[in-house]
Amino acid sequence: MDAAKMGSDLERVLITNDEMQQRLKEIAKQVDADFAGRSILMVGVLKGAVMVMADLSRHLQSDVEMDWMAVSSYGSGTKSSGVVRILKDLDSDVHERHVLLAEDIIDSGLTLAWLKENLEARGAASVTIVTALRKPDALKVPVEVGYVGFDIPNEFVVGYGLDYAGKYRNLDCVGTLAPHVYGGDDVDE
Ligand SMILES: O=P(O)(O)OC[C@H]1O[C@H](OP(=O)(O)OP(=O)(O)O)[C@H](O)[C@@H]1O
Ligand code: HPA
Repeated sequence: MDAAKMGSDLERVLITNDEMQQRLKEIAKQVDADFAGRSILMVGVLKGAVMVMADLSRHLQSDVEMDWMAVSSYGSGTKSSGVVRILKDLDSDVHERHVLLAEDIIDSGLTLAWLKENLEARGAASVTIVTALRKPDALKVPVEVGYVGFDIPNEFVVGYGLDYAGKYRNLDCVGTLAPHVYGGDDVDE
C-alpha cells in the first residue's frame, strides 16, 4: 500500500520507500564487509521485521540463513509494557553462530536489549543488531546497535512492518497517523 491510498489517515510521511531501500543497500554493503568470510544467521523478530529481513537480505552478498522469533511487549496499544514474552522461539541453535538480529524499530529499547542478552546467553559467537528505525529520545535502556537505518522523532509511526492495532504494516513508507485514527482514546497496553 502506498501513502496516497491511506488518504487522511496518514498525517506525515517520515521516510519514503525509496529512502529506506537506498539506506538498506548501504547497510548491506557494510554488513558484507564486516562479516566477510563468515556465514550469517539472520534472526528476524516477528512480525514487524518481515520487511527489513526481506529487503536487507536480498541486498546482501554474504551467505545468509534466516530464522524467526516472535516476542511481544506491546499488545495492541502504543506503549511498551516492558514485559517481553517469547511467543515463538528459534528453530536453530545459535551456539557459536554470528547472529544478525533484525528489527523494524528500537523504541524504548526494552525488546532488543532483552533479546540480545537472551541470544548471547545461548552461546552465540556474536550478536549484532540491525534496525530500520530508532527513536533516540524514547530509549529507556542502552542498546548497542550495529546498524541503524534512520533515527526518527519520538512519535508513534506505522508502515514498513510497523502496525497500529494490526493494521498498516503493508504501507510501503514510514509515517505518522492522523489523530482521528486513534479515535481519541489513549490506548495504552
Ligand atoms: O524498543 P521497544 O520499545 O521494545 O519496541 C520495539 C518493539 O516493538 C515492536 O514490536 P511489537 O511488540 O509491537 O510486535 P510486532 O512486531 O508483532 O508488531 C517492534 O517490532 C519491536 O519488536
Ligand atoms: O512507533 C511505533 N509504531 C508501531 N509499533 C511500535 N513498536 C514500538 N514502537 C512502535
